[in-house]
Amino acid sequence: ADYPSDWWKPADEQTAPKWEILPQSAKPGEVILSKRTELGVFSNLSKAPFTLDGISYASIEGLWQGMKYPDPTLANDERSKVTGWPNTRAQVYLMSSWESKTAGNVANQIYKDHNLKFITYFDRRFMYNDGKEGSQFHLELITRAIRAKVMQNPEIKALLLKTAGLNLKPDHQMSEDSLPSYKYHEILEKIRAELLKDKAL
Ligand SMILES: Nc1c(N[C@@H]2O[C@H](COP(=O)(O)O)[C@@H](O)[C@H]2O)[nH]c(=O)[nH]c1=O
Repeated sequence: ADYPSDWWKPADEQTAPKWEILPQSAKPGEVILSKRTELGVFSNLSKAPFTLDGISYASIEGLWQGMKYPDPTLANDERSKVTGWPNTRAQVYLMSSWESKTAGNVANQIYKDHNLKFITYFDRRFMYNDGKEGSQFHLELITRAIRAKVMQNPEIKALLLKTAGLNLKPDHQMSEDSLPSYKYHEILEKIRAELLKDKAL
């Protein structure tokens, strides 16, 4: 296949942050979903509006991190008793990029300080890092969200299909035993396979 060479365009290693995996690190048959190239749109952080279950989000990260914030529609949300939230849940839904990541980091600290464990999606309370049913629910939800992002943004869908034949890799350090919901590159490969199967029919 004929892929744009820009997807592998070398970036300066000296000035790159240490968490980053640069485009030139791809092995044969791989491409890095680098925020330095057009493939950065596949990052959870990228601004790519979508609607899921009737709610609009600016990015996957807006949903991911928003689930940590108190939900005013829930009757007994223990998080509502805690002060110090820098934003409302609705505001985080509409964030993207480092703004949403930062909102999540602040929430992580509040969870730690107040020994909070559960996040929520509508009336479902779960621990997304439990490695059990909470993580499974989270994976299914994030997969549905990434699918909605792809299907509702035709240019993103077209770009995903253009990567057919390449293994997708994250642009930040991630351990092999990360929970599957963190492996957005694998979720995207699965969605790409679904799209290619539909096209072949
Ligand atoms: N650390 C990092 C990203 N981490 C993102 O943060 C989310 C998980 O946050 P948490 O719930 O706090 O573990 C998830 O969407 C993951 O992809 N993303 C990036 O592009 N670049 C990074 O360097």
